Amino acid sequence: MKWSEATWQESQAIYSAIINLPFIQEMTAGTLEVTKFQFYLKQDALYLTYFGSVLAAIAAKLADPKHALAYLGYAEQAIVVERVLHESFFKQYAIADYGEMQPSCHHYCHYLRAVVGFESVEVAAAATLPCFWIYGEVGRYIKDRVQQPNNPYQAWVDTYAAADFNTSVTEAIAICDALAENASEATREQMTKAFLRAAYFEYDFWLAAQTQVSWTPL
Ligand SMILES: Cc1ncc(CN)c(N)n1
Repeated sequence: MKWSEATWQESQAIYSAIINLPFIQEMTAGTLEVTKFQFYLKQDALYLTYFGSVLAAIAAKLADPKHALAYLGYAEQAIVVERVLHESFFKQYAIADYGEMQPSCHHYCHYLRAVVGFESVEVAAAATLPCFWIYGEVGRYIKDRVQQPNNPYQAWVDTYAAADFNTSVTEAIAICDALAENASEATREQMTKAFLRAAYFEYDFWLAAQTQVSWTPL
């Protein structure tokens, strides 16, 4: 079995917890409160900047130039393409600024930075894979279930259910499998741990938006 298949199986409890979050269910129904989506968007715009720089740092460390080019493309996609979408949502939802990075986003971004700074490139690539794979799956999950013709979140859903996003997902999975194939058993285990940790952070990111978890003023 490929590393990605075994790891995806291990992540199923986290994936179903994500799908069952009220945030995802209400987005699917089109009933998600706007304030929760606004909180999510602001945090996500901040996240994407960090995510883009982590992807560029991975590209710099990858030995195979084809893999490096792919990660440079994902970095561009995160910073340019996704942020353009966010900025159009910012207008639609009357968001003036990004605001402060709140605990869940902070934890996730700094975890990714620590992994890319201090772990092997294989582990760093595995840590960024849930950002692709889970979003692709969630996008498809919601798209298949949207019933309301004018779901206010349709543009968001369309981004992550889109064919080009899914091409990146498939390609990133294949690169991680190629890295895993040439890695030691110990590195493969670290890759799996990193994937599962980042998958948990994906869960926590939506949970935090749902409950709008912010720094406690002291
Ligand atoms: C938190 C998060 N994770 C992943 C993605 C998809 N790149 C995103 N926009 N935001």
